[in-house]
Amino acid sequence: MSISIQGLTRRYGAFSALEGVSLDIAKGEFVALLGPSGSGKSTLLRILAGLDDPDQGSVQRDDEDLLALEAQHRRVGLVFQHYALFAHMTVSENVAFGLRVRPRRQRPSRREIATRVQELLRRVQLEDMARRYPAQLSGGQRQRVALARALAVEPSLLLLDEPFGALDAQVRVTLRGWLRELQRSLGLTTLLVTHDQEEALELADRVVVMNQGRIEQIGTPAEIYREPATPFVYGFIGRANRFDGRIESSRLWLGTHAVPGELPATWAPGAVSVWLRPEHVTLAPRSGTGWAGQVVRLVQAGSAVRASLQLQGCEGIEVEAEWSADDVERRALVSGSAVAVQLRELTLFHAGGLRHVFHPRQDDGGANGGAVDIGPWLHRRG
Ligand SMILES: Nc1ncnc2c1ncn2[C@@H]1O[C@H](COP(=O)(O)OP(=O)(O)OP(=O)(O)O)[C@@H](O)[C@H]1O
Repeated sequence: MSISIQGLTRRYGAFSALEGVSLDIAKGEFVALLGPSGSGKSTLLRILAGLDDPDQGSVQRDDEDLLALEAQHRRVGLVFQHYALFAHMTVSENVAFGLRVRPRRQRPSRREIATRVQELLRRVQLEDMARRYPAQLSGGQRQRVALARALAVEPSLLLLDEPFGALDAQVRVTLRGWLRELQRSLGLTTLLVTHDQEEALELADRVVVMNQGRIEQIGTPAEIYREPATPFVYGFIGRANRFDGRIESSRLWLGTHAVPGELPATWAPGAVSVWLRPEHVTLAPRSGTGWAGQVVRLVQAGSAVRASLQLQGCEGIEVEAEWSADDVERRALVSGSAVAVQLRELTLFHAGGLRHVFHPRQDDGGANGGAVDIGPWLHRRG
């Protein structure tokens, strides 16, 4: 079933926990809500589950007004970070709970419940643990029981609030793959709240980035990472460098350097915030090209190396780059080494929400193999 959320607002006094949130979720879609603490993610989930009411807005499930239904009639499966399993019930009793408490006329027979529970435990790969109590399970196993319990009532919407938040990193990664497969095979419309960007980008068909009760951007994981719509999204997702830049005399200035390239003709002179991913700061392939700088620090991060740099003319700012460990070794780079880098793609945000992806002009006839070399066109000011 598809879900259409329109203009949801939830206020506490003068404070808006949610402000005019609209979102359509297609049948079978997996959507992740991502945002900093306090951005309104759980508030949205709680309203959908019927645990809270909005001040304004509507939620349609297909043609049905979801908000008009009592929580127990919404057919919504809910899993929280802290597994609220019943400690005195076995795994199968926990999973059967939602079916056992149904009114007599809607309750399946004992046999049907037993079959359904068995099937669900098979799905979450816990058939062998049916008779155990929650205290006899690992954290990851408990979360799988919680999920089986949520699925028992055949929800038309699955709501997951940091379901793996309390688990260690390795278990999280394993459960992630498992959840994705389960969600796909059942075709469940799912909304996941998470702090963990990797989790959101890996699991979801679309990601909703929230900030201060509002939606900043909705997009596929690739869109959110590659085409952030706002400075907030750029800085929140992945690693990012930020400069205070200026547009002056139809040029982009970073510190005391002008960077050549096409600016939108309509952009007025003034301040721009300039954003740059570490992977877009590459080592210049030939000596005599690139933007001169100095390595401040190198940190090994798996097969990559994170380098902090200072660039000539931008001394007040440390720029973070990401290079392969092989490149760093081949060039014998250490803290203090002189380097030359190329910036490949800068995203500019101008007043009034204008955005422009800026590719510094390349002017070496392609000798750099397509790399952007801004060194020769950096103009000293004054
Ligand atoms: N009952 C309440 N009374 C007052 N303010 C509240 C209440 N419930 C939530 N809030 C506020 O609403 C805002 C949104 O809270 P919410 O729990 O939705 O955030 P969140 O994005 O889920 O955060 P987290 O990731 O930390 O769980 C927060 O600033 C929170 O303090």
